[in-house]
Amino acid sequence: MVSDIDSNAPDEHATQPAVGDPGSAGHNEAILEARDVTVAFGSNVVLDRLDLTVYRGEILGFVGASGTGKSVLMRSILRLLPKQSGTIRMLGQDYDTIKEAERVRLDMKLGVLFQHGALFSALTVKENIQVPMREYLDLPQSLMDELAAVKIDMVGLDPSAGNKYPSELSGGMIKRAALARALALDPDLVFLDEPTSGLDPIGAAEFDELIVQLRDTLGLTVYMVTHDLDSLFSVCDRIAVLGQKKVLITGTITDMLEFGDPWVQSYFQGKRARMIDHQPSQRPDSA
Ligand SMILES: Nc1ncnc2c1ncn2[C@@H]1O[C@H](COP(=O)(O)OP(=O)(O)OP(=O)(O)O)[C@@H](O)[C@H]1O
Repeated sequence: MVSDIDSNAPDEHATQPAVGDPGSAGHNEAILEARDVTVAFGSNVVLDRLDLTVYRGEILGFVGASGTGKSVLMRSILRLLPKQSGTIRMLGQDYDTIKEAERVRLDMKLGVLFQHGALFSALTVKENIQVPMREYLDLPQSLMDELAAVKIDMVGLDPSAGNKYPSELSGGMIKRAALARALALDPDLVFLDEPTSGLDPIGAAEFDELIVQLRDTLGLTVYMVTHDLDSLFSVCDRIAVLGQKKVLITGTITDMLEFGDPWVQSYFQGKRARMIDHQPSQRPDSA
């Protein structure tokens, strides 16, 4: 049966932790809670009373067929698109009801990597990373330079990349630079929109490793929209599937493999998926 409820939500009616519940690994603080979220463009209802919970410290992979509304949901969560109804709480706060100063503080806890990097082409990598610092902080240039150098190192770029313009970078370097900018303000929660798209398999695997490493060292929570089966199988603690305008299921790869929905079955058990080792990652802190 298709469930439109986030099976891992900390539901007051639930008595048993669901399979794949990160709570069982200690990550039981909801960092993002979407409840009854509806988003429509005129008569085109894209998301209909959707529920989703993301827990602190997890890497959540978000999948769904093309056009189901993955980007719409991410943009609604980030307040780039209005929702018709429902609530979205992040770090325990509801953007719709908090005061402006708290809203700014909350914004600073979020980092975003858009699909194509979305770096400012007229700025160097270092200057791109400093954009959020300039927007939200009042720091001397020397300190911003030091911080940008730290972020560049953190994402595995050579220090020389700092003075390069986006047009001088490879696709993989652009993704890393964009990730460095997303990390500029030391966020708690980062949103990655198809971070490995356009990368060759080696570059994609390296980027996946970087995401896990950053989660492990910085305690980040990662919300990752992806079509990349390798990423889903190797780095995601849980996966959420969008379909029929709702989250159909959230859970581990094992949960996906056992779920009866035809699209989920063909996605996770199709020819391409079968070429990947079906064993979920065995990191000690994965859910
Ligand atoms: N600004 C907009 N105005 C009107 N309709 C929109 C707008 N943005 C998205 N849509 C519609 O919302 C639906 C979902 O689009 P969305 O881009 O979220 O899909 P997606 O799941 O991210 O797809 P993909 O995997 O192909 O990127 C589509 O029908 C799209 O046409």
